[in-house]
Amino acid sequence: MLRCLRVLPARVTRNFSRCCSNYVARMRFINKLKEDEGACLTALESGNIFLYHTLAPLLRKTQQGVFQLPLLPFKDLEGILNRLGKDGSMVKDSVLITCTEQNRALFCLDVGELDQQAVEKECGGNFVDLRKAFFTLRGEEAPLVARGQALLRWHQGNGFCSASGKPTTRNQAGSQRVCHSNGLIYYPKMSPVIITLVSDGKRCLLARQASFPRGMFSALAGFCDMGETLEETLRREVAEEVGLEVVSVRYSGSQHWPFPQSSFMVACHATVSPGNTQVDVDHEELEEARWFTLEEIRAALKLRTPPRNPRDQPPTIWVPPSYAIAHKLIREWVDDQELHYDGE
Ligand SMILES: NC(=O)c1ccc[n+]([C@@H]2O[C@H](COP(=O)([O-])OP(=O)(O)OC[C@H]3O[C@@H](n4cnc5c(N)ncnc54)[C@H](O)[C@@H]3O)[C@@H](O)[C@H]2O)c1
Ligand SMILES: [Mg+2]
Repeated sequence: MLRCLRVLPARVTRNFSRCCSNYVARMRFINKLKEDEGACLTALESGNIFLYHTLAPLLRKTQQGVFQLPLLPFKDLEGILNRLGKDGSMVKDSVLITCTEQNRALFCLDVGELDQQAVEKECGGNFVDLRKAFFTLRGEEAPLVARGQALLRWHQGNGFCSASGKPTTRNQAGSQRVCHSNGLIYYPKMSPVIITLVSDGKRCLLARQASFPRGMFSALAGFCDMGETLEETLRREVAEEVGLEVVSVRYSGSQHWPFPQSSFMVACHATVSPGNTQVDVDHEELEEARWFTLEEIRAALKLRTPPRNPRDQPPTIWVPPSYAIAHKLIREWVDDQELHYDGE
């Protein structure tokens, strides 16, 4: 992540201040925490922890009405757990997320075995659905909350070795699990997905699945098959879903997408030749796919929130919000078109 993390209240520990004064040192420090159990425990004891309850993150609303991710120091969380009748050492089950620019390690913990309302009262916040948290939090906190949930979900689903059936054990950082009966090591997984905005030079192609909210159209997306390159996935998905053959591909960016499970979204622009634009939709996958003009896309981008789409009227077209990489692709396409027309 190139963008800086928000400045968090810092009690910079003396040990870390010298070695983590810049990005390279910080990344090496995080890597050390994944490998050194003692160092990770020390970092946890001077670090901050954010909470989930059965994978729903805890948010707190400030007096200004802004939602934040409350960060609890190790000792405070230990005290809260003790007051709720739990062994405070449960804090040690926290999973490493990152290290802030103030050299403070950041962890997360799922307290799903505790009474939800009692924790909310103690912490002065509410556990909310991840989707709501992702929409509500400010930019830099949203990826953190998604990453935390993805890691906790992975641990919850990988407690047993799929080869031996025996329990697996996690390391202190929570960056891997091991089956001691056969030595197999498991690492957290994301499924690679290609997402592509297809253009014919003047128009772009958007599609919707039947499960999308009414009126919402997005770029084409699809999971990579085993052994495929990203380019092969892109060509195949476009052919399968809309019956078109792509002639060029340009990389745009990537994003971890936590819904419904961890996907690694790789976003690309693609073109088809102007003579090959007849869409043939696979209705098993998509409800609709069609070409949109620059004016139509500009109008869709102007809608900041999903429009009210009464059932008895044709829906207003809208596109995914700014935190979705589909939005970035669509905005880039508009910028490219405007540049192109300005130059003509
Ligand atoms: N962030 C964004 O802007 C954005 C936009 C669009 C889609 N997405 C995400 O992209 C993902 C893929 O899109 P899609 O649904 O069109 O994919 P898709 O076209 O590959 O169709 C989904 C189907 O693929 C199969 N599949 C193959 N490998 C799979 C795997 N590893 N996990 C789950 N299913 C697998 C399943 O049968 C599933 O029903 C979705 O999870 C969606 O949430 C994100
Ligand atoms: Mg798809």
